[in-house]
Amino acid sequence: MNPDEVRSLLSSVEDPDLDDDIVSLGLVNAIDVDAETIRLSLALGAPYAPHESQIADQVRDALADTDREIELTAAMPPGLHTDEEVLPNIQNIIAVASGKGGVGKSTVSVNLAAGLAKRGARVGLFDTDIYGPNVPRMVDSEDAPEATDDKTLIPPEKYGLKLMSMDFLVGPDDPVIWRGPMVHKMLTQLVEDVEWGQLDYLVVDLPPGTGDTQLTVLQTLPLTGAVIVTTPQEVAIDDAVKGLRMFGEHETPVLGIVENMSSFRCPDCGGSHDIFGSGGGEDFADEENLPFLGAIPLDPAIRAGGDGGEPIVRSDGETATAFQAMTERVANNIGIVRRQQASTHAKTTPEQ
Ligand SMILES: Nc1ncnc2c1ncn2[C@@H]1O[C@H](COP(=O)(O)OP(=O)(O)OP(=O)(O)O)[C@@H](O)[C@H]1O
Repeated sequence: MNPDEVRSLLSSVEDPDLDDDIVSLGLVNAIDVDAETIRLSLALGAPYAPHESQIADQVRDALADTDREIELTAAMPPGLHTDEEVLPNIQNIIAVASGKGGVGKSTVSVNLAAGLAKRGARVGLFDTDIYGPNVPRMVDSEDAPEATDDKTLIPPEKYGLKLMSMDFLVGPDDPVIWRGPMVHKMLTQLVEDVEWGQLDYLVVDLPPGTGDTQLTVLQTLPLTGAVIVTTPQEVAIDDAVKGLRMFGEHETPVLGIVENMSSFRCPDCGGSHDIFGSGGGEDFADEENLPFLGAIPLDPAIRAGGDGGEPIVRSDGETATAFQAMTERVANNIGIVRRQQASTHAKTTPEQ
């Protein structure tokens, strides 16, 4: 058995999203074969994404008859990123944004982060909302970050998430009246001086709207993609369009649209009521040709969970399932972005 034979077997493995097999796409970085083992490096970039696990399973199936141990590693091809990259130990940075305040952006950020951690990923959650940080409350974390001797910050952990929030630095009740340059300085410091360690995903909760902080984040962080949260009403959707344009201008891939507060399942009558209308988020996603990431019901347990500290995705039930499904779609879409990048890189870089 030689690497070419392995390559030929792998060409039966179709990528579930990119419409070709993994060999033609250039997603096989390296093959090493000896008497007992086949070691493969695949260009997979979204740890714990269902579609990437599926690719790994198909690879094992394709090589099952070789009678060798299969060792898989996932890595983006060297050369895809530069050495001086910001936050090199963080594989994927996801911004969660909304055009309008109060639509549930922080709720989605917290449950997305907790949902990814529940799947097994190493996750950080970064609340950049200077004017109304609420992530610490939502995960019930009162621990402040620890400062080390060389003045870096160790983020506190809760539910397996590493947390960072402006709240930790300014105190929850301090009024914050900062101007743009100050916001920029603070954010840069928070990015550079925090010891995140190795992370699969960093979820960044942006403040609502399209102002200074959002721009700074877009300019400072190498975002993998953005999730846009809206409620079904037209006003919220009009504002979401502005958010969308902002990411477009910075060439940040939009991973999709989440419709929050979609319908209300009445605990008394058992009926479903569309308080803010319904389907607006999905229609919007269709019109903009973007993935729809799911509808999250209006559920009093979300508020109770949010205010009491435990993200609802960690429990069971319809709403938790909706958040889990959303998390899986986000992870799958990150996988598409990363594999697409790797494939383009492989096809445009001559073999060494
Ligand atoms: N689907 C939902 N069902 C019930 N309550 C919800 C839902 N989504 C969010 N909430 C509640 O609505 C309030 C606002 O949500 P959240 O803080 O997540 O919004 P936001 O868009 O981040 O707000 P801000 O503009 O302040 O950043 C919170 O009390 C939250 O618990």
